[in-house]
Amino acid sequence: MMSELLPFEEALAAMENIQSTPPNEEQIELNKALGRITCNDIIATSFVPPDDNSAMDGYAFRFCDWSPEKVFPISQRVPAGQAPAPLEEGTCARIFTGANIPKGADTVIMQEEAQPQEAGILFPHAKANSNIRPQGQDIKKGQVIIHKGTKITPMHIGLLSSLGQTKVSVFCPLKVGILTTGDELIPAGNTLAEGQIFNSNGPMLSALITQAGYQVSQCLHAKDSPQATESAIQTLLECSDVILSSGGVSVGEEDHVKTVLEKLGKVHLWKIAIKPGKPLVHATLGNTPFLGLPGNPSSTLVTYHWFARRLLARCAGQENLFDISYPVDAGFNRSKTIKRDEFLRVSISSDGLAYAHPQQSSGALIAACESQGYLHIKAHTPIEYGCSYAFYPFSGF
Ligand SMILES: Nc1nc2c(c(=O)[nH]1)N[C@H]1C(S)=C(S)[C@@H](COP(=O)(O)OP(=O)(O)OC[C@H]3O[C@@H](n4cnc5c(N)ncnc54)[C@H](O)[C@@H]3O)O[C@H]1N2
Ligand code: MOO
Repeated sequence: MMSELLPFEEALAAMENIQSTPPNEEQIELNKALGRITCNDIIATSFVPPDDNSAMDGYAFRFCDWSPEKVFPISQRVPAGQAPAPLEEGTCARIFTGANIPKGADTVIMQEEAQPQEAGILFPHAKANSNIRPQGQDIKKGQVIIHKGTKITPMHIGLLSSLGQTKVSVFCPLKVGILTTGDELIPAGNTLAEGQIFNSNGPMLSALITQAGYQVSQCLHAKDSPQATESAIQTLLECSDVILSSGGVSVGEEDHVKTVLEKLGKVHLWKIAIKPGKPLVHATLGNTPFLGLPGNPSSTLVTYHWFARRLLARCAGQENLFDISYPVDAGFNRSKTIKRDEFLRVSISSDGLAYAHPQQSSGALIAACESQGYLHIKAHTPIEYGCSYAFYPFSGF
């Protein structure tokens, strides 16, 4: 019955409120830190830039020496990387972008605005303090530059390098166990017998976990029996911080995951009001969180994106996991409404409107490959041409 389904927003909140002990901490080389998660606030130990420097190739002088008629003799040349001498009164320094400003100078004029004369340089126009990048313009000493729980991006690596850092303290990578279930499934590379299909969720989950910066502890497959399911889960419990499974969570006699979870631990939620992805199950086995994703490949993908991603981020020590979305107008109508929140795989066309992929079956993965993201249609909501709905680009996941 639909009334048994947990509303989407409630299921999301449940995932966000999960309490978990973060992994151990380690210090690693910065060049290995992409995608890792900081385990403390990082505080700048110096200023960037360390001193005032020139933003332009040009000339530096003291503004109080300047008038539109004044010709400044050049008293020194300051390329980037060299320490300048204090500026001699009434003179200018030839200076280049990134070079430190000589003590006493307070204004830089770019060379295109300078007029060379026999006795020096004339500056018809000047503005005090122009073209100087002050010490600490980018980073102030003592400032928190990266907060605890941040996933390290290439920009963070640049920022830490600008402070001269070569190491960073992070949480150890989360170890995620994967279980796929189903008698009909065989690994790619074999020949299919009648009734069989290839296991696509195992490799897809593995790739999603790797892409997120976590480690796959082990990827196991279990036949549709309570014994095989339990034994595989026990093996994964030995080596994993979190376990994700696919399939075997619906209501059929061949679906054993939920029953085994009830035996081994505590089931917190089962079945949510989303399409695709309804029979999601969340449990804790001892201290190990377990998320059972539905087996239809698009249901696996959608529930990974919305629920597993959150669970894994929390367990890995990451804070502030954002879903990037923006409103996009639908390029089609659908008067029929459903009782679940729906995640249509859509593309944004050159007219700026969102169009649903024609193949929205939860068994079909092609839609996700040929689309750009999800259009979130809330439960009981018709789709009207020109009305806006939240669009979540896949690139945001
Ligand atoms: N009587 C009902 N039947 C079903 C319901 C329901 O409410 N009542 N819900 C349907 C919905 S919605 C979904 S989603 C599926 C989910 O079922 P399970 O999670 O138990 O998944 P399975 O039955 O094991 O498999 C479903 C489907 O996906 C294929 N599959 C499974 N694992 C993989 C894999 N690793 N790689 C590729 N494909 C996989 C499997 O062959 C099935 O075709 O239940 C509906 N049924
Ligand atoms: O939830 Mo199922 O994923 O609708 O097919």
